[in-house]
Amino acid sequence: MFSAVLSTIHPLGTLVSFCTSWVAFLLRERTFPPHIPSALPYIGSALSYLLAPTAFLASCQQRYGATYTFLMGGRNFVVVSSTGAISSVFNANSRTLCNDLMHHQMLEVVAGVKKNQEWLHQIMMKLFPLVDKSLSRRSLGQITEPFGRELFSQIEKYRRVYSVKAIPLIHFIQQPLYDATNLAIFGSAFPLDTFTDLHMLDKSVPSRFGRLPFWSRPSSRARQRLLSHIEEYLQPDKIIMIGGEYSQFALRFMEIFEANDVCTPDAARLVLTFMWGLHSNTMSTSFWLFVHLLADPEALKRVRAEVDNAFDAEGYTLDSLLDADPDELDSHHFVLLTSAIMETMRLTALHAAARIANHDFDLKDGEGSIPIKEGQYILGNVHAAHMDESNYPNAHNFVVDRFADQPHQKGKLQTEGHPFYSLGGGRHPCKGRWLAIYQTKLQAIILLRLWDITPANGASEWSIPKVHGRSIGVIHTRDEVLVQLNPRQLGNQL
Ligand code: HEM
Repeated sequence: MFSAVLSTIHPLGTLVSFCTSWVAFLLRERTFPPHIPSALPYIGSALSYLLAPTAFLASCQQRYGATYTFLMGGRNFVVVSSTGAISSVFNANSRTLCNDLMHHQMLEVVAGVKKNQEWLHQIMMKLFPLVDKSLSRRSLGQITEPFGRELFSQIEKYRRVYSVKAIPLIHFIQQPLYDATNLAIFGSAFPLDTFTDLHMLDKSVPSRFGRLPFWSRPSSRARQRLLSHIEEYLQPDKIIMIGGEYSQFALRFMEIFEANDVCTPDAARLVLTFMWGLHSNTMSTSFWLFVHLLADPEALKRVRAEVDNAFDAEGYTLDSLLDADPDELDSHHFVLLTSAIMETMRLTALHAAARIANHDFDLKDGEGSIPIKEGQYILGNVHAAHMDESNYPNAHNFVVDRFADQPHQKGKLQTEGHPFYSLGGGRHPCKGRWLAIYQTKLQAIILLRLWDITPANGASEWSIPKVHGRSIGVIHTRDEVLVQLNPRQLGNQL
């Protein structure tokens, strides 16, 4: 009897399982990518996303896989997290996937542009070829000439306070970088003492992007002060009275403003937006590089040994480094340090700018494809790809030599061959990538050679600061990290 029942169940079971697979397949066809359900018709998942973007995307991925859609404020987002799909997003041309949204958001969030946004966006696009050309590997050396000396002199100012008090790491790392970069890019006419305001504005950017209520007054005031400093800087008559010079790069910017009849307040808003893009990610990378090195004494020891070796055995001197062209620092003598910088970028990048699809198409994803509909927004979840253990074993940890495994090739990013998206890619590589790597590297060399940095108040353990849940683009933190600075005893061996 039992075997008779079994013999009927078996073919029945096969049929049921066959039908179920077909239904699943057909449903998948209809619902791929799967949609994140939400009870709120227009708002959709906006609150969950805006309150904690990275955590929200991670939990969706866990439930629905690497590709899914969600609704946010009437916009339909398709999130892609595999390396194949993210590469396709960066490779797509702007007629298919347009990333104007990011530029508009930057103008609004950073510089407070509400009126004339489209027109200012067009002027911004006219500045891009100049940025592209001036910051290319070949031309960069002309721009960075004053950078090294200024960076060094800004860092040296901390000698006055080092033994007296604990110092916030963010300031020690970011302020010298900020001032030296401004001198190189904008010239000595650019106002000093603006770091605190830019830092304040930068800290508010995740909340501003999220458009959720927050105490915005201090950062709005900081933005206003920055804009009035920049407006003053953009008036050559005033600068002649105060003294100071414009860089060639700044003069070209100003020519573009003049040729397009951009009034000074609008020009200041464009400069502020550019300035934020110039500083924000680089300052963050530099800060997190030191956080990771200080939290990993073995890694710190190895990177410092490489830097010391460059001085003690390879004939580098402080003078030669401060005057070095970025190309000279692209050297096999700093392979481990460069790997540490790229590893920091891998860990800190969150996602690419959302792009809007201008027509229906299939986005290539490895061997398969993802159907995209006109009007959908595509979000490349770079963080997910960088945290995927099959791409990066031990992915959540800082592995100092992760990108030091291949022979050094001048002019190539050390991440070549790895699925690395922190600096964009394809048709959309970051225009400031060579500048960012050079700045971070030179600063790290100076600091590692000249200073010992330890946790303040004698703490022996170093803890990684908490990541701000609303970070976008790259990770932010709200934690102050206090450090004690001690000059290294090097005798005359500089
Ligand atoms: C560590 C520092 C930096 C990181 C991690 C970084 C990251 C990126 C990424 C991921 C993109 C592509 C965005 C996308 O298409 O979705 C990008 C584009 C860009 N970056 Fe950077 N960046 C850095 C430094 C800089 C610097 C110093 C500049 C100098 C001005 C700069 C200027 C630009 C510009 C102009 C674009 C192109 C925007 C566009 O085509 O729409 N970046 N960057």
